[in-house]
Amino acid sequence: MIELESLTKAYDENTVVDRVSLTVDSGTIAAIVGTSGSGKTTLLRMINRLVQPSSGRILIDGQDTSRVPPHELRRKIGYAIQGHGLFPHRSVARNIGTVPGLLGWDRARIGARVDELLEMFGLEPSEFRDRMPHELSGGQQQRVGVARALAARPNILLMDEPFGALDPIIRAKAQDDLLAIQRRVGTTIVLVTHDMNEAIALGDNIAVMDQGRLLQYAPPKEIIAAPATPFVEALIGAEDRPFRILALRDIRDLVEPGPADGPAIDSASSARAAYAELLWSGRAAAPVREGDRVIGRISLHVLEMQAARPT
Ligand SMILES: Nc1ncnc2c1ncn2[C@@H]1O[C@H](COP(=O)(O)OP(=O)(O)OP(=O)(O)O)[C@@H](O)[C@H]1O
Repeated sequence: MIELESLTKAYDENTVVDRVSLTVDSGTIAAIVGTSGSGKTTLLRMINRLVQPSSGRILIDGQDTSRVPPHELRRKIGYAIQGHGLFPHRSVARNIGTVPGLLGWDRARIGARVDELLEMFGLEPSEFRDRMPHELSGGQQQRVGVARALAARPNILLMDEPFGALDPIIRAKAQDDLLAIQRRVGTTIVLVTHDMNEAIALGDNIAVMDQGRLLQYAPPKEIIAAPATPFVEALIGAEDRPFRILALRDIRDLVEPGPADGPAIDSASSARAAYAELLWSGRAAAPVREGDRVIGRISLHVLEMQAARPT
């Protein structure tokens, strides 16, 4: 668990993070969103003390981090940034093995961990282990960057616009991979993004920042349904609210019995994707499949009920 207590950072007269308090429960993802210059990166970097707080406290599992030497803190906390930050003259394996090496793991253990992570991220170890960063695509570099941050099995992972440089398709895949790995391993993640869609897709809770202040900290559904201020509402985009709500859930538990015509939709599809498909194909309902089996149908009517303001 990470607890920020009235965390503040000022540069001379300029307060860039202003008395921010929030708690990130173990095994959850907090997404920090806000406009440029709102203090997101500064807030994140105070957690691993790349930036020294001016006042306030950070507790990790109840321990005040100001009592832990910064280098020790940084080995315990994974950190992944936009543009991946890989060491250009080190192979993929050496990049990923950096922190385990600093922690004194033996070579065999590091090698096994590198291969395990490469596999987890869909990069065949025999093919990618010895490549240099410039021999990878942008998306592959990004995955290696996140793999490196996870190498020493940190309980906490800080991510600063980790997928910012990726195209939309690779980005969606990277988000899915991260979520799957996070759910499996149970890492606590604090992620900075300026993309509300990304925050909604990944965050168990979303922290909205403006001019150094925390305006709202709540689950995506609550942020969408009850934005705390006009700024939060503007950031969400009021006209997109129904679609954002639909994007939050898959259709599996919205399936009704009965037949429908046309190609089937996968039960793991988001309600938003199913709604788009029905509108696009001009159907009032479509069959839903799980694997090869049709399990029922999804209707426009049911989806429209879901898109309404939560009560
Ligand atoms: N070392 C520094 N010295 C002085 N001012 C700084 C320093 N680092 C950041 N700032 C200022 O603090 C403010 C917040 O910066 P920060 O990088 O935290 O914002 P951000 O929300 O992450 O922005 P972006 O989305 O553009 O990355 C900015 O106005 C920035 O100019």
